[in-house]
Amino acid sequence: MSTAVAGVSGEERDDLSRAESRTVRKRSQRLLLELLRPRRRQIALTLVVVIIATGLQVAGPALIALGVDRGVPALADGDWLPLALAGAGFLLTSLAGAALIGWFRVLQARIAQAVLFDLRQRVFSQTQRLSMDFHESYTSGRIIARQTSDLDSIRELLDEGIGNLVSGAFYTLFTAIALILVDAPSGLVLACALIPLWFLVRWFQTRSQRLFRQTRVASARLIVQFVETMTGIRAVKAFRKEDRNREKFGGLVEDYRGANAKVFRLFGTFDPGLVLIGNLTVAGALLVGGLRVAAGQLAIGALLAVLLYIRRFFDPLEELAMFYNGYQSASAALEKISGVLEERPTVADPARPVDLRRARGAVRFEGVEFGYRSGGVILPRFDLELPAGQTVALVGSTGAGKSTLAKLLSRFYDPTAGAVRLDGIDLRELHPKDLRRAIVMVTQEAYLFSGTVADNIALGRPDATREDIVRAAKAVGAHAFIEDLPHGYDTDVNKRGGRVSAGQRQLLSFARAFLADPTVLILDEATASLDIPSERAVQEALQTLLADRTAVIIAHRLSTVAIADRVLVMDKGRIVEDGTPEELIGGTGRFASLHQAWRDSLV
Ligand SMILES: Nc1ncnc2c1ncn2[C@@H]1O[C@H](COP(=O)(O)OP(=O)(O)OP(=O)(O)O)[C@@H](O)[C@H]1O
Repeated sequence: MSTAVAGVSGEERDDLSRAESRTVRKRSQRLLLELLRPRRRQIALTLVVVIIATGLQVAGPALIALGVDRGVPALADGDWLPLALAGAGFLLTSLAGAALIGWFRVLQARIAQAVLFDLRQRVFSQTQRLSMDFHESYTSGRIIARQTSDLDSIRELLDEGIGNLVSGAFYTLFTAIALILVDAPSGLVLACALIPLWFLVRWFQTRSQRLFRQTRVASARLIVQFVETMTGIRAVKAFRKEDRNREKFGGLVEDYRGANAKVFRLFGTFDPGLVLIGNLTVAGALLVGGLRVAAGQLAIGALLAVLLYIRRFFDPLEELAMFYNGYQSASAALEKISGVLEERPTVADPARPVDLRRARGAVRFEGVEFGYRSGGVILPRFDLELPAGQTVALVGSTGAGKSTLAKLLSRFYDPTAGAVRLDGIDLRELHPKDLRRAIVMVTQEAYLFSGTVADNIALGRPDATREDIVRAAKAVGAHAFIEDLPHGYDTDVNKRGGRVSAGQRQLLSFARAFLADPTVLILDEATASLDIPSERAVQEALQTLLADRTAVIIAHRLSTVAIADRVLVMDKGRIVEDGTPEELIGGTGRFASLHQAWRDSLV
C-alpha cells in the first residue's frame, strides 16, 4: 500500500498519482462496503421493490396502445370489454407502481439513515480516540468539516441521489426495452439519438467534474476560515483583525459564488440541450412512425406508445446527471472520512493491560528521549526519579520543554525511546482507565464544559455524590464563591451569571482534581497574574491539593516554588539543576539568578 496517502496525509494534496488515487478510492469503497454489508437483506428487498415498481410504471404506454389498437375497434363493434380491461389495467399498474415507489423511498431512506448514523458515530469516536499529536496537526476546522459538510454531502447522495440513480437507471433501461418490444424500428430512432446524447453527457461530465470540485474546495475554505476566526475570536478582537478577516471571508464567499455561478451556467446549457435532443427524437420518431402507419406497417396506438416511451426515456436523464455531481462530492467526502478513520492512535491502548490496584505514585523516567512528529529531538535522553509523595516544581525559560515532560508523564505522548514508569509499570501497559485514575493533568486553560458547576467538578468521578462534590469544593476553598452564584452548584457555567473569573476557574479545576483524587497530579500553573486574595486562595488550595500525592507543577509563581520539596530547572530540554528550593536559592546556579529576578520584580 502506498503510505504517502495513508490516513489523512493525502487529504490536502491535489497531485495524487494514479496509484495513490486508486489506493484512496479503494479505501473509501471498502468503508462503503463495510457500512452496507450488515444491511444487505434490506438492500436486496429495496432492489426487488424498485424493479417491480418500475416495471409497472413502464407498462402504462403499452396498455394505452392496447386500448387504442384493440379496445377502440372492439368498442366500435359493440364489445366494450377489451377497452375496459386496458383502462383498468392502466389504472391498476399506475396505482400499484406509485404505491411501490412510495415503499421504495421509505426503505431506501431507512438504509440511508442507518448508514449515516453508523458513519457519524464512527467519525466521532475515532476523532475522540486519536492521540494529541493528531489533534495538534489536524485543525478543528477540518474535523468540523468532516462531521458537518462531508457527512451532509454523503447524506444528500444517500437520501436522494442513490434512489434516483437506481430508479432512473431501471426506468430508462425498461423504457428502452419496452420501446423495442412495441416497435423495434423505432428503437433505431432512439439509437440515433444516443450519439448526440453521448457527446452532450461527456461534455457535461468533464466540465462539471472541474466546476464541482471548485465549488467543494471553495465551500470547504469558507468553513475552515469561519471556524478558525471563531475559535480565535479573542485574538481577532485583541488585534483588531475584524476588517481583514471580513475582507478575507468576503473574498472566499465571492469565490464560492463565482464557482456556483459557473455550475448554473453549465446547467443552463445542459438542460436545454437535453430537452432539444429529446424533442428532436420525438419529432424523428413521429415522422418515421407516421410514414409507417400510413404504409400500414404500424398501428396508431403503437405509435402513441412509441412517442410516450421516447418522451419518458429522457425524463430521468437530468437527474442522472445531477447524481454525478452528488456522487463526486460524496465520494470526495468519503475519501477524506475514510482517511480519518484509517488513522491509528499513536498512543495505543495496551492489548493486555497490567493490573494496577492502588498506585503508590513512584515515577521513573528511564532512558527517555522525545521529539514531536514534526521532527527534532526536544528532550534528549534523560533519567529522572520522583519518589512517591514528592512535590516537584518544574521551572525554566519558555520553550524549555516543561509541558512536554508533563505530557509524557500523563501519556498524551509516548517517548520516542525509553519508558515512563509508574510504580515500575510502563505507562504503555496500563489500562487507560487505570492511567487516568492514577495520573491527572490540570492544564492552564482549566476548561469548563457546558453543564452545571457540579457536573464540571464531578468530571473525573462521575459517580460522586453532591456531598463529595461540596467536600472537594470546600477543601480547595471554592465553596464560598460557588454558593454566591445564582443557582449555587446548579449554575450553568455557560449561562449569564454562571461566568466565572480565571482564578475561580482554576479553583474549580482544583476541586475537579481533588475529587478525582489521583496518585500523581500534574499541574500546569496559569501564568495569568491573579489578584492578591485570589493568589492566596489558590495557594492554600494548592497545599490541600498536593498533600499525600506525587505532584509535578510547572511553576510560574515564586510562592508555588516555595512549597515544593524539590525544584527541577530545565533548559533546552535538559534538566540542568535539581535540588530543594533552599539549596538552589543558596547556590550560584541558574535558579538562584532566576529567583533573584523574581524577588526584584516583587519589590
Ligand atoms: N505539538 C508540538 N509539535 C512540535 N513541537 C512542539 C509541540 N509542542 C511543543 N513543541 C516544541 O517543543 C519545545 C518545548 O515546548 P514546551 O511546550 O514543552 O515548552 P515549555 O517549557 O512548556 O514552555 P512554556 O513555558 O512556554 O509553556 C518547544 O521548542 C516547542 O516549539
